[in-house]
Amino acid sequence: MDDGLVLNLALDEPTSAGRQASRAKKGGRWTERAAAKRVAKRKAGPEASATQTDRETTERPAKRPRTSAQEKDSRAPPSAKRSRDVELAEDEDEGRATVRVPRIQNQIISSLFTSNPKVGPLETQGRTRPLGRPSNAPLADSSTFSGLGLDPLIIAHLSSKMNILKPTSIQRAALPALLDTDDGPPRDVFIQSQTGSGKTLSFLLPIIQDLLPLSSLSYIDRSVGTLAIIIAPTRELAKQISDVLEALLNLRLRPSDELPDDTDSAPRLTRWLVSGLLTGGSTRTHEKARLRKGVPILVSTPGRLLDHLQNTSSFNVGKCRWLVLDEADRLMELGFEESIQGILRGLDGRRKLALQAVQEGKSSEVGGWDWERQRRTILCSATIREDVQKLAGTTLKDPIIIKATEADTDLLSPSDTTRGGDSLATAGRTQQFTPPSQLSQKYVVVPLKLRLVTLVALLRSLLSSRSKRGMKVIVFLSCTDSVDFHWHLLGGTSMDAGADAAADASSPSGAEDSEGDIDSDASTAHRPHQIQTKSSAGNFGARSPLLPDTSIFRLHGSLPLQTRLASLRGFSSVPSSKQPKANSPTSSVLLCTSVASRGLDLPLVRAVIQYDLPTEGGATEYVHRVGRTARVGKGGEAWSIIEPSEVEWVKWVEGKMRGDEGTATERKDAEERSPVQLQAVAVETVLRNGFGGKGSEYEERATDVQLSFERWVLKDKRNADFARKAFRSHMRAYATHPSNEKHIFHIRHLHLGHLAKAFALREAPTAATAGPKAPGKRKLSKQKSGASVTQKKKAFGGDEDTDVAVAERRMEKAVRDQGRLTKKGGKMVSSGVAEFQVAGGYDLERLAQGMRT
Ligand SMILES: Nc1ncnc2c1ncn2[C@@H]1O[C@H](COP(=O)(O)OP(=O)(O)OP(=O)(O)O)[C@@H](O)[C@H]1O
Repeated sequence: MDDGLVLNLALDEPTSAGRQASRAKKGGRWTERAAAKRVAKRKAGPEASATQTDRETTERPAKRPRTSAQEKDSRAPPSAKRSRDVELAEDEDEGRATVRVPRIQNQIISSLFTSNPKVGPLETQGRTRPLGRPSNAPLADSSTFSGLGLDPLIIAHLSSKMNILKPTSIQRAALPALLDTDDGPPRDVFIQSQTGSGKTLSFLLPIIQDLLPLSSLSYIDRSVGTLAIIIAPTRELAKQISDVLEALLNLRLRPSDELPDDTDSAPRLTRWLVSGLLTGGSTRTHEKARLRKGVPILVSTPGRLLDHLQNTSSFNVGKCRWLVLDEADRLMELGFEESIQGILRGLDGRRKLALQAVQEGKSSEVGGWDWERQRRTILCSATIREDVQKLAGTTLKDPIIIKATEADTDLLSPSDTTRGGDSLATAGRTQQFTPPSQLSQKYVVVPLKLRLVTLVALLRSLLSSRSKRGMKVIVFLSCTDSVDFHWHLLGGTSMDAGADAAADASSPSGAEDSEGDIDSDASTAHRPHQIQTKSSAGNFGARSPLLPDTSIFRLHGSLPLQTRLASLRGFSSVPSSKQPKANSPTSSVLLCTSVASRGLDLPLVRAVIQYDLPTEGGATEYVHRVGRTARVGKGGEAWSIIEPSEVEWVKWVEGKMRGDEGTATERKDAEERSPVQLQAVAVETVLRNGFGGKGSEYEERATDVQLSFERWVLKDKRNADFARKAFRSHMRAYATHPSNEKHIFHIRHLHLGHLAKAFALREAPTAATAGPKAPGKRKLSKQKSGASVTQKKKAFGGDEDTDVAVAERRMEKAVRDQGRLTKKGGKMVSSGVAEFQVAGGYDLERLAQGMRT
């Protein structure tokens, strides 16, 4: 099937000087040719030299002998063909994407496939284990929600409105413990389970079941105040929990068999059970007004909740019965420990005051409230790390520990839970945090220069698979600047010189967005392949001719909340209908930072690509990220792109996931017990699948795609700024890998020139450009950064839960610490420079540090 895209790529018209330079010397050694070019350039003057630099690659010349086809191309007369057609098509037989590129003539051949470090033999061949049965799926045995004690009304609602019929293993383990109120006073609970196993319902269902009977109290209405609070670390997560809660609260008064035909007219059982969301997305005044009216179930981020506890006198929270801390390990990572302690103090203080007022008869509260009943706290976490144990120690009293990982599922009976304070530490020592067993985990070792084209190839092959309709892929990148750059790059590269020119004319620098808001001005509508506005993608999606029928979205913490939510909505809602209109996207890609790694439940994500491995959180973060796919028993693929110097990471992450930190025998045992394995795929295979063609034709096609990216960077200063900023921020992020990962990830191992290619740059931004700026520029940048802080504050509603700001602070500290750690006697200590590295490690270190602005 043809994509229907024929793209004209025109090469820059060589100047006469350039032609002289290229004609000056043909054949022979590259050093002789380069010397001849230099002479010709000097003769032609500075203007020609600048033009020529644009077209030259900054790579070291190829050591590999040229192919005959390349020789022929480079010998072609300059007047021959200056443009070529590139067809993006799909190979119908094989169901994979193909880029058809006719012979490229008169082109300076990029050295994309030369001077790359050797990639060793692929270890996985022949020892790939079959995937396990789904470990987070609804149970196939005789377990039922009814058997777990759930109210028939809720069960009916789950099956008829939410298509949830059977419990998952964590729900089977958690519901009896949380629904059971006969067995003494309610106990606090610690829940740990795999990604995508349905943890949210395991705490929401008991809360609703507990509050439902209050509906029969004659005086009950929302002015009763807040009875349950759920705290989530990010706004997206809070919004998601709030959405599930809303869906559950649509319960009706009577069971469905008693309802009249017109069910919509039946009164809602939960009319008074209003839910509310506090994330700093709206003004404080607005939030205060809602709180004054009463919000029985509240979902919030920590900072905003603390703020209202401290400053909103009408926040009626004295009767709060439930407190849930979701994603506790993330809450700790983002530095919310103090806020949570403040929240606990606030809740206790308000409860005391409310009770005192009732006792002194000063309150207008109606009597009959069970003040004896203590607040119950639930803490959900993926891991039982030390910091989580610490949080549990200060927030939970004698908790019940409920685990339902794959291994535990077989071992635990439905009510098999652990009791006692000590057991949390024991559980922490023995816990494993593994991805769902049905997830297919793969990795590709990719030389730095090939990263960008490999990403495109991988996306193309995933999106072109037979079942591509509704295909959703998440790509994780190291930092916000890299997300922005790749999003603009994919959305902006037209591979059509004519279109580029038109876009140039209509797109003055900065015409688009500064903080992620898409320019929906009609003047941009004619720009082919440029950012599509709300009309086509229905939201904030970009389109690229390289990824046909696909909308590309981005998500990171520096985008305004509305943009972030719109991106998530857009990504999730493609395709918008079962019969999408011609030209409307059928697949979607989300480029994001780790902000999307935790808890987000985006429907039907088929694959997760970790283009950059996590710089924080190690194996745990890896598992969270891959957990965005293969949810509730569905299949999924996880791809990790690793650099040749990072190969050791594979064994490292496999070991961490198995929890085999001990002796060789213990490790072997752990491997037998829990076989976690990443399967290697050769980069050539990915490129061939993505770009198609016979033999090594994919190399030419990949080169062509790379050139179009580089051309996009060159054509506009703003584009070049995006690329350079992304390069620098990526380096800065890379430098923040913790010291126990430095043997794998160290900026000294990176070849700057090769890394530049991965950002479509022909040369690495120099340390000088990253250093002190000219006075005028400095002022500008100061103003900018001031504005960005204000913007951030505004975007986050003054809330302190700016995970980005926190992460940035930590990142800077880590870079500083790293500088200290690696210095010995005033000199940086080499950590083993790879054989392919040209630049010295010290320069890289300085560059990374110099880039801290
Ligand atoms: N019993 C069930 N049967 C079918 N689907 C379910 C069931 N329970 C939950 N789900 C669905 O599974 C998806 C994942 O649930 P949820 O987000 O609660 O998982 P999670 O364990 O919190 O994942 P993570 O650790 O990634 O946050 C949701 O779309 C939810 O509606």
